[in-house]
Amino acid sequence: MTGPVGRIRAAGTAARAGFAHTPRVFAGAWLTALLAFAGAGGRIVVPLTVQYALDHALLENDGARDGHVLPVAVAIGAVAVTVAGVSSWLLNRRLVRTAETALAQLRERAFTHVFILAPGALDDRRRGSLVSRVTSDVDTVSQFTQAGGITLVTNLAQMVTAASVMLVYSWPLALLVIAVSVLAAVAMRLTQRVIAQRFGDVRTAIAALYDGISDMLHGVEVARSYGVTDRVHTRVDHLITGTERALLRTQRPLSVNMSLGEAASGLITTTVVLFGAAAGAGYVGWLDLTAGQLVAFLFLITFFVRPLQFSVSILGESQSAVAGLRRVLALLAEPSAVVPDDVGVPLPAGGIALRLRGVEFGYTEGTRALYPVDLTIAPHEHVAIVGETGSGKSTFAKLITRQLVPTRGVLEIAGVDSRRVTDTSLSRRIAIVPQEAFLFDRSVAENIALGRRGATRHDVEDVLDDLGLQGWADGLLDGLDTLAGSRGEALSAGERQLVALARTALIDPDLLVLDEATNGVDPATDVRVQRALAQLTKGRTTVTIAHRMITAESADTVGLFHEGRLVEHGPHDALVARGGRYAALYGAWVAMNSL
Ligand SMILES: Nc1ncnc2c1ncn2[C@@H]1O[C@H](COP(=O)(O)OP(=O)(O)OP(=O)(O)O)[C@@H](O)[C@H]1O
Repeated sequence: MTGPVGRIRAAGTAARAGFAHTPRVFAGAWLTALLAFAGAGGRIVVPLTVQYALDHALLENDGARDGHVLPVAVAIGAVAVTVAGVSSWLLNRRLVRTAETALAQLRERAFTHVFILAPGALDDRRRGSLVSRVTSDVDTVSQFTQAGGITLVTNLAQMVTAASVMLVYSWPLALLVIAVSVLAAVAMRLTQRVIAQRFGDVRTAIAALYDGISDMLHGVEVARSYGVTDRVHTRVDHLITGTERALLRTQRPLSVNMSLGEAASGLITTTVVLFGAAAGAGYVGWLDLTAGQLVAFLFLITFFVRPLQFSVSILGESQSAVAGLRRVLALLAEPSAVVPDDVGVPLPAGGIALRLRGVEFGYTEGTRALYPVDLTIAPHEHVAIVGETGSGKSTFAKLITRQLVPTRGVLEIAGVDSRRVTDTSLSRRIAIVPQEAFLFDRSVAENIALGRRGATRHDVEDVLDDLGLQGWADGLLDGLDTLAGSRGEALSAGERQLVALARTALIDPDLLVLDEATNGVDPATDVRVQRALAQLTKGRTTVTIAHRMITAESADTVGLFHEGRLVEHGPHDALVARGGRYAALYGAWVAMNSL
């Protein structure tokens, strides 16, 4: 869509889509319009009373002067000013409230929508830009409405009223004023094409800055430990300078825009005064205005031209708000990855079997992280998945927990196509224990209780008892009330794992996917972790991404991934006896441990 009309239409489309998400915005629209016209009408009565006073009192010769004219004009003017003031105040209050309620609603929807996006949409790279959509993008819309967007309503009402009265005074002069104003407005709109483009660049630069800062904050410790903070700084500095430059580039077209408005206003006023003077001297036959009417007309020009200029420049700034609004709407338009209960199929009760037939996966079009995998895992079987880094183990784990869906092939969970399993079923029957458990900044008890909706303190204690972890919990500084700190950083890595295991036990899943931690924990904690794991995996289908051969040794079967392919699968002993890739890996481990 090109040209000013196309752009206004695009802005209208964005606004309409925004309104669809914020239906409350139109509540009582009639009252808003009434207040807008009452305000505009009140203001426009003032020049009319001035004209009345000038023509019927001040400029009349003494004989024709009516003593009531002035007091009547002053009284009407006072009432009109009061009506205008009160209406404007009520209107502004109403508009600000409506706009802010609508924006809060939009922010809420955007935030809620984040929860139903596909897990892949929430990777670290995108987290920063999601934050910017829910925060700064909505803020730009809010700033726009606060800075004048809402006065568009008032301005429009005032322009319509002023133009109507001007047409009554002198339609040819009024048409001249309207024509020049419209030409100036069109010129201003043209400069706004540049403004819009540059505000688009600003939004992109700000989103990149958010991404960069979010990335940096995640990696601040790592950068510090490697002594490369200057490199991280340079990257963020570069993004900050980029944002500054993008913002400065909006200033020139904005100034041109304002100057155009000033020039047009001066031109119109001068032209009308010249015509008025010429008419007074008898040079312009078609113009018949009294002195009072000419003065009133000049007032009306201001009432028409100023709001027009203001509206056009506000429309220019609206580009930033429209860009922000579009980005929020784009987020809301992202498809939901949730399979609701009324559409999907729940997992049947009992142990969970997995069946993969020709399952492939690629993170991007044309690439493949996993080549066709055929594998069957029986209910209650414990499978250890091994392989070098980047061989596809995590991708496999994400597929069987439906964090990813196969690009090709069929993956059945308990006989149901993974794409059709309901989210409720997935969260109740399948649990994943990642290498690094995420803990919220709450107590240990609360973090564990997250495993099951409505879990009580008693349930938490029972689960810790089952896993043999009650003694450990009692030994914490404040027992179960110990605070985990931001992202669980007030606990050690081993303690975070124990909390994660207890949380998982509370879910009581039928399929357990464990990503074995690679960072070492002290021997005492390791014994606790292993004991809790043995208890946790009992009677459940378990898939462990094993980083320790001892885990593979004790599993029912082992699957070995190599460069995205499942190259070997079977019981540990059989694979060792076969003398293939797994046997070599195991042999190397045994040799290293016997040193
Ligand atoms: N989000 C992603 N986007 C693009 N490619 C990815 C993504 N995640 C993983 N990959 C690629 O897919 C391949 C398999 O990665 P995967 O994480 O499954 O390996 P892995 O065996 O689990 O490795 P590790 O043991 O190091 O965790 C790798 O080549 C990796 O670079």
